[in-house]
Amino acid sequence: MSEASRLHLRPSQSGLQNDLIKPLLTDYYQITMAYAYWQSGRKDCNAVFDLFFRKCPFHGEFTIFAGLQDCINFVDKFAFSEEDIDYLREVMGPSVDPAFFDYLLSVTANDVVIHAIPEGTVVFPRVPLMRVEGPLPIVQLLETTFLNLINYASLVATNAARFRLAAGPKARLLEFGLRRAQGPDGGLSASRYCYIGGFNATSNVLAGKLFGVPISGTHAHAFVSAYETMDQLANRAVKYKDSDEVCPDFVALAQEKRALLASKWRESPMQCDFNPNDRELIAFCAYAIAFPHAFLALIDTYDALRSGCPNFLVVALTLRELGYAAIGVRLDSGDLAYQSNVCRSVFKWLAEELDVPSLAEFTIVASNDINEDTLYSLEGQGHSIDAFGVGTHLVTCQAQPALGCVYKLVEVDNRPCIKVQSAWRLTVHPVYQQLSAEVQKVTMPGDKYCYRLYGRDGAPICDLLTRREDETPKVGEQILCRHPFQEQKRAVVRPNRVEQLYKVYWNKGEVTAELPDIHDIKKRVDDQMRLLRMDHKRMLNPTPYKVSVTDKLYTFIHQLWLDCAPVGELS
Ligand SMILES: Nc1ncnc2c1ncn2[C@@H]1O[C@H](COP(=O)(O)OP(=O)(O)OP(=O)(O)O)[C@@H](O)[C@H]1O
Ligand SMILES: O=P(O)(O)OC[C@H]1O[C@H](OP(=O)(O)OP(=O)(O)O)[C@H](O)[C@@H]1O
Ligand SMILES: O=C(O)c1cccnc1
Ligand SMILES: [Mg+2]
Repeated sequence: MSEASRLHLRPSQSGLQNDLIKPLLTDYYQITMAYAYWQSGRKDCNAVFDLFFRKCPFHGEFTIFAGLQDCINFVDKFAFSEEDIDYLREVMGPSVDPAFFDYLLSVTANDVVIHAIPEGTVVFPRVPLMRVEGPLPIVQLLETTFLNLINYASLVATNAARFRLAAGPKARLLEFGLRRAQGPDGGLSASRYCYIGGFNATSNVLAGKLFGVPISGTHAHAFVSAYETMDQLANRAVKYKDSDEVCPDFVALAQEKRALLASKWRESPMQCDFNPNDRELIAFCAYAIAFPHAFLALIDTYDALRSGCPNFLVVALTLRELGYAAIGVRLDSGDLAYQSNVCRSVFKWLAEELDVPSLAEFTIVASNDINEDTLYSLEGQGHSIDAFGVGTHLVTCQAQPALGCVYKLVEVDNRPCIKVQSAWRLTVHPVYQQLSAEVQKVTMPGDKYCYRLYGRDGAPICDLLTRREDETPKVGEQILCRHPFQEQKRAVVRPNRVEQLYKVYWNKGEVTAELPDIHDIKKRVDDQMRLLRMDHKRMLNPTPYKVSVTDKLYTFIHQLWLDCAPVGELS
C-alpha cells in the first residue's frame, strides 16, 4: 500500500486497532468454506456480497450506520500469521491438503473492492450498507468480522440517537455504561458509538484516550459515605480564583454560609427545618477543596431535598466567596422530575434572595436506570433537568440486544445469485396447507447502486436501488420507484436532489475515500437526523421510510425469483 493512500487511514485510530480484530476472529465455517472453495478450484471466482439489515431496531424506522472505519482498518491489515496457520493446521486435521495453508498464508485483501455508505448516515432496511467484491474465498472470510464490527456499532449508535431524540437537542447526555457493558470491548465500543450517535461525553476514560471522546463525570455515593468527621479533612486551604490569596480554612467559611442559609431556609420553597446532614457537608467540602472550579455534588445519599440540596448550596456559596462558580447537583434516585423542579425553585429563590441571578442556573444532572420511555415521560411531566447520565439501558441496548445485519452473496462471476429457500414456508392451517411467501427474506440479486432522492423541503423521500446498467436518476426528472416485492406499490418521484450513496472505500489494497474523524462522523449523524422527517423518527408507530427499486431491477429480481423458487405440491 502506498504512503499517499495510507494517509487516508486516521493514524490515531488505525494504530489502536483492537488486538482481537484479526482474521481468526471469525466463525470456523468461514475457514472450512474457504478450503472447499479452494479445493474445488474456485479461489479466483469473483464474488459480490451485500451487507444489509432487514428491520430497523427498537421498533423504529431508522438506523445509524456505524463501524465502517473498523472494517477498513481490518481489511488493511488482513493477513493470517504463521501462528494462526499452525493453529488451523492442528484443528483442521491431516485430511486438509497442506497446500491450502500456503494459500491461506498468502491471503490479503489486496484484490478486494469495498463500496460503502459513509459512516454516520441514516440507513434503512434492505439497502446494502457495504458491497464487498473480490475472490470468493477471501470475501467470504470477511463476513463474520464485518458483521461483528457493524452490528453492535450501528445498534448502539442508533440507540444513542433515539435517546437524543427523546431528550431533545439541548440536554447534555452523558454515557455512564462501562460498568454494565458487555465486557471491556463492548464498553469501549459503546462509549465510542454513543458519542457518534448523539451523546456529549462518556465517563469511560480509556475511550477518551483512545478515541478522543470527551470525558466527564461526577462522584459516587461511596465518596459521600466515606466522610464522617471534620478531622478527616487534612487540607482545608483553597486559593482564591483570581488572586494568589489563600483561604486557610474552607470549612470554617462554609460554616458561616451554613448559618446564613439556615437563617433564611424557612422562607425557601422547601419551608422545612434546616437540618442537613453534617457528614454530607464534610464530603462536599472535601470535593470542593479538591475541585473548586468544577464542583458538582451527588445530593441523594441521605435526603436529596432536605439535606443534599441545602448542603450543596452551602458549599456553592462558600466557593462563590472565593470567586468560583459551582456547577450543580446530581440526582440518582426517587422521582427525578419532582426533585429537579423543587431544586430549581430553591435555586431561583436563593438567586432572588441574594440578588445573584447565576445561582438560579445551577446544572441539574439526573441518573438512575434511565431509558427512552423515562425520557419521554419526564418531558411530558415537566422537569428541570439539564443533563442525563445513562448507563445500562443505553450500552446493553436492553430494548433490543442485536441488529440483524446479514452478508449475502448476490453475484458470482457475473452470475446474479438470489436466496429464496427461506422465502417459502409451509404454514399448517386447521383445514388446509398453504404456501406463504416470506418476502422479507428474499435477497436482491446482482450488483446494485443506491440513490437517495430528496424532496422540495430538503428531506429525503425514498432510497432507490438500481441495476448497474440503469440510468442515473436525475434532478427534476420523473422516476418510477417500485416496492421491491409488492407489485401494486409504485410511485413517481421528481427529486429536487439526488445523492449517490456509495463511495469506494477500499480498492485493491488502497484506501480510496476519506475516513472522517469521530467528531465529523458525529456531526454527520446530527445533520442526517435533522433532515429526516419527524414521522419516521417518532417513538410510536413511526412511518416506514420507502426503499424502492427501479422497474428494471424489479423485473430482474422477480424473474430470477420465479426461476429459482421451487414449485410446491399441494395434497
Ligand atoms: N418522574 C419520573 N417519571 C418516570 N420515571 C421516573 C421518574 N423519576 C424516576 N423515574 C425512574 O423510575 C425508576 C425508579 O427506580 P427505583 O424505584 O428502583 O429507584 P429508587 O428506589 O428511586 O433508587 P435506587 O436506585 O436508589 O434504588 C428509575 O428507573 C427512574 O429512572
Ligand atoms: O442507572 P444506569 O443508567 O445504569 O446509570 C449508571 C448508574 O451507575 C451508577 O450507580 P450504580 O447503579 O452503580 O449504583 P446505585 O444505583 O446503587 O447508586 C450511577 O449512580 C447510576 O445510577
Ligand atoms: O460520573 C458519574 O457520575 C458516574 C459514572 C459512572 C457511573 N455512574 C455515574
Ligand atoms: Mg442506579
